[in-house]
Amino acid sequence: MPPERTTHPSTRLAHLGLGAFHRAHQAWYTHRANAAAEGEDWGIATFTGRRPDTATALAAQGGVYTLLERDADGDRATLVESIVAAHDGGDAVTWQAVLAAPEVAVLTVTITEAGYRGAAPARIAAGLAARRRAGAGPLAVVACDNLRGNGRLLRAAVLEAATAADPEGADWIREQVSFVDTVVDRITPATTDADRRAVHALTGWHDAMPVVAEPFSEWVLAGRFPAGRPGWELAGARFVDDLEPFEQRKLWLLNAAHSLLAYAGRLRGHETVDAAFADPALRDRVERLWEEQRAVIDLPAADLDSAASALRLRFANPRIRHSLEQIGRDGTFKLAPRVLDPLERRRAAGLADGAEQLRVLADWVEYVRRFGPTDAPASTLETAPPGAGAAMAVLAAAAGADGVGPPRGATP
Ligand SMILES: NC(=O)c1ccc[n+]([C@@H]2O[C@H](COP(=O)([O-])OP(=O)(O)OC[C@H]3O[C@@H](n4cnc5c(N)ncnc54)[C@H](O)[C@@H]3O)[C@@H](O)[C@H]2O)c1
Ligand SMILES: O=P(O)(O)OC[C@@H](O)[C@@H](O)[C@H](O)[C@H](O)CO
Repeated sequence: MPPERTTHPSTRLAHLGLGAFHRAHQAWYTHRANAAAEGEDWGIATFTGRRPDTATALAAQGGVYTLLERDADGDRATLVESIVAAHDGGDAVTWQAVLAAPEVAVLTVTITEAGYRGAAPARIAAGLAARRRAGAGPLAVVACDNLRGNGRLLRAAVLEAATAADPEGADWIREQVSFVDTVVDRITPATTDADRRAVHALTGWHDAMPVVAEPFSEWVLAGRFPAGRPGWELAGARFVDDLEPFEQRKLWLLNAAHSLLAYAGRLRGHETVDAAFADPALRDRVERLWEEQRAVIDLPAADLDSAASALRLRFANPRIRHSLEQIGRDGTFKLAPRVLDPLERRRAAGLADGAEQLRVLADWVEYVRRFGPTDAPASTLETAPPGAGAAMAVLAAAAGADGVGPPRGATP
């Protein structure tokens, strides 16, 4: 039996993309914000992005689950109570009913980088059309995927889908819906059976849906919340006017290094981030990549030094078994914001292309040739010549190919 809930928040948030990260991040911030302030009462109706299984399993235990914060020395378990309903994202009737409820003020989204080009934007547009028909008022949509200008990218994709369905509906979205850009950070690997056993040993509960994450967490947000929001700042979130330096720091240091470790690491036989980062040759390469990338990040050197120091410890955490295979998926949608963007910024600043930047792109080509593509545009790399050139061609062709705009920073 799941533990008894101590709180029963009402449904005032919706989420699309019920995965590990949503449970380790947005749901945890909401849980802590509710706990930190008297009268805070924000519950989440969460929807899966593609398959129903996660929703079925979470609903079977009343939405509660264990977050295991795992550092190098041990585990700390928290029962997270902010999710009040979990639904199959394919259930269009419930999806539209939740978004049409006036009490629902915010929709958060984690649909992966590739998801911005799939069916999810049309699903969001359909939910917003239901809200408009119900006269339920404005809403904030908060994009939480690893993309620069994620809110602006999502807005463009949703508006494109809405315009195709009903131009008046698109006008309503322009007037009533705010798309919030965010930087999200918390290393959250896919949960394993060993993690479930660890949760049982620690709590005595057979939790089918625990999630394991590092203790570190960051959420920086820029945008309006026209219908209100939880007091996420009470849980450590920051609200800023200019997100760009935070995006650069996160994507160009952490995520770019992750991609390097994923492609070069698996090619050298490693399976997890900590193992790849313990390989001296790869660690040197990460340090050199950071030097190339940080040269074009708009933050003081001291901030970048402390971010890099923290990353060295975070990547080395031997108890977070973060799969390189998971990180290496969908390179077409990840490498532009992580590596091509800063490479272009170096060019704009009159600097030479970084040797490590080019090498990560070349590694991706080699990786696809060895392990096969995980996204459609990358399939051309299977027969491409070695080197960064073919990678750059794939990234350039994918940029804007679907009218949504480049997969990295977009214009408003
Ligand atoms: N895991 C992390 O460490 C982490 C950290 C920061 C940000 N993120 C962001 O969160 C995203 C999800 O990560 P996760 O760990 O929760 O993964 P996950 O595999 O546990 O869950 C992914 C969720 O996204 C949905 N989804 C997948 N592809 C989709 C698509 N094409 N369209 C719509 N929905 C889709 C899935 O159905 C699922 O609900 C990442 O892609 C990334 O952008 C993850
Ligand atoms: O989640 P993805 O697939 O965008 O990328 C894999 C990792 O690089 C990423 O999840 C990081 O762990 C995360 O961004 C840390 O905050």
